[in-house]
Amino acid sequence: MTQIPAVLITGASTGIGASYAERFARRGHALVLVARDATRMEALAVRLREETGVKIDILPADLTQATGLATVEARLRDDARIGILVNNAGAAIGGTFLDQDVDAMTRLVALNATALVRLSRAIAPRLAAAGEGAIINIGSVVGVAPEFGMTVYGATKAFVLFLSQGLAQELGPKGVYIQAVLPATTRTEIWDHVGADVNAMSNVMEVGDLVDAALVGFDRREPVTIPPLHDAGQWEAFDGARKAMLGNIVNALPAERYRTPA
Ligand SMILES: NC(=O)C1=CN([C@@H]2O[C@H](COP(=O)(O)OP(=O)(O)OC[C@H]3O[C@@H](n4cnc5c(N)ncnc54)[C@H](OP(=O)(O)O)[C@@H]3O)[C@@H](O)[C@H]2O)C=CC1
Ligand SMILES: CC(=O)[C@H](N)C(=O)O
Repeated sequence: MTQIPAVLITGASTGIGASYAERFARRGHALVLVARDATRMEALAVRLREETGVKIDILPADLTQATGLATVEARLRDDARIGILVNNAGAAIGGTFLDQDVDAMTRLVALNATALVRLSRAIAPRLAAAGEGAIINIGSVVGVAPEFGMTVYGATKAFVLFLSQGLAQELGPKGVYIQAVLPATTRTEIWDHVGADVNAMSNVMEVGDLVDAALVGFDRREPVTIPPLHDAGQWEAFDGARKAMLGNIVNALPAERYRTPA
């Protein structure tokens, strides 16, 4: 791996991914940008090459399609310069579980969950063998908040958190850093796609602030970074309660409350 590793960013044509591209380019990292819209990525690449001088490749791919996934997987497997993967591409769908089209739900799971597994699996063996590198997975606070009423989207984001925590257990000891980033409402086009007006919402974070904060967590090697959560102790208490349960969660006999009278 080169001293300053190249970064492959999915969903890099706009929003959070484009902001990661800008920040990593300014840090001197070469980039591989992945999304469907090649024209937008090329415009971003032209600007960032000019401003930073880094090498930037465009890899157009639809991550819900087998061919698109295969292209990006091959690049992650074969390009030894790439030492950081940012699994950012994602989408949301509006409406309730009863309103949503099941094929749209399936595509959402493919993009927000399956693609992360496949891309992580493509790069992980190389990073583990090198004993270095990082995977950044963009989840959402919705993944710990079923009450927010975005059931399938939130389930994919709960998956992202678990995948990140599991990968950290497995790959951390081999020198690979895994970060889950959980944004809340951030000003990007994702809201246009779900038919919501982000300008009518409160507590909206600007995309540059979100990515700058996420990179503070990255530099600290935090396993889970939640930029909008001001009281870090709340996450520690939440995660601590889960960990405290682990020693009690596997037993041969059902709990007393489930026993039927003899
Ligand atoms: N904005 C917010 O409020 C929040 C966002 N997030 C998460 O952040 C991540 C980025 O979202 P955000 O920047 O807001 O969204 P945007 O809609 O602004 O950007 C999404 C990016 O993903 C790409 N993308 C979408 N579908 C595909 C596909 N099938 N294949 C490849 N690339 C695709 C888009 O590019 P193209 O159309 O060119 O393919 C685009 O670059 C997502 O995972 C989202 O869930 C989490 C919490 C809050
Ligand atoms: C569309 C959303 O709900 C947003 N991406 C979020 O995760 O908060």
